[in-house]
Amino acid sequence: MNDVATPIVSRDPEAPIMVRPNGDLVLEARQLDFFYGKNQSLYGVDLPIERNKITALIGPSGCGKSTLLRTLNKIYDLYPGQNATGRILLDGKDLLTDRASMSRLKERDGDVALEPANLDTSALRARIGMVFQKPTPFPMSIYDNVAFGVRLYFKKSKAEMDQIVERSLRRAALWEEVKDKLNTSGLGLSGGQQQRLCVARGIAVEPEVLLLDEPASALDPVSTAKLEETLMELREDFSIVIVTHNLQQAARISDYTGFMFLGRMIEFRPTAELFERPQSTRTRDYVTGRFG
Ligand SMILES: Nc1ncnc2c1ncn2[C@@H]1O[C@H](COP(=O)(O)OP(=O)(O)OP(=O)(O)O)[C@@H](O)[C@H]1O
Repeated sequence: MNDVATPIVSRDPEAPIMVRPNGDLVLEARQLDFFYGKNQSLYGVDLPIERNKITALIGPSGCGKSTLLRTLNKIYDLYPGQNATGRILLDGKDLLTDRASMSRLKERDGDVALEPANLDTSALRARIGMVFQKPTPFPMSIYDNVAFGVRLYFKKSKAEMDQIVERSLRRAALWEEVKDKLNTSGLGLSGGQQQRLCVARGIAVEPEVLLLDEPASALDPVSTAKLEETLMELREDFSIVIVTHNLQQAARISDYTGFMFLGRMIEFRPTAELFERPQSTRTRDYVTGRFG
């Protein structure tokens, strides 16, 4: 299985095996540590996210996939006692550090080019959207679900909003199914339709990155296939990070895959390489179903 040599960044056997994308990075975690109170859940995680690609995070239960995803748009900020250190760069600007700690980090790392992003929470959420495991439509009409975030962040006329709602529903491959009942409740849709509604709501504000945490785990195979097709089309306009337990799903739709274990990134590389020629024994055991 290991017959083809692939570039490996470090010769340290304990170091993660990272094959960095050649293209432009929209988002990047560097040496990320995460703490739930005193309990550390991520250890020095690096994660490069290439623009207009799908990046999958896989690994056994409890390895830190969801924690890493929640750290990328700082949703953990809502919960007291949760804290991240390291760097998260959005378009090269750091989301984590304030100006004081930036100068300390620059001194330590000599990484003088980095600037703080200085985004407030709502601006950040508009640029990095999130879709959760269970469909979470708001108790309001299909139209209002999609318009919700847009109304929060932008001023739009009724005609502009109509266009945004239609375009978002079309991109989420839901328009044909709901165009005649936009004013009925989003809660009346099937689970698969509700999840695509959440995708439409997420993309309506035109984020750069869309984070999805096991978005298909509550869906049947037909709805899952539709969602996967939708995500592959959305890649043209957005950069997507998806947490999944479903290895076939990661192999089918993603361009890059990161395998995590016990809070560490073990191996990150183009998806086909990771599945066909894993370099780490742990990755190999996981993708061949020997554990997890
Ligand atoms: N709210 C929390 N408070 C304390 N510890 C937590 C909390 N959420 C997660 N953890 C711990 O952090 C670690 C990583 O959990 P996380 O949910 O990120 O893993 P995961 O890989 O997404 O797992 P799964 O695939 O089962 O969803 C685990 O040890 C978990 O117990």
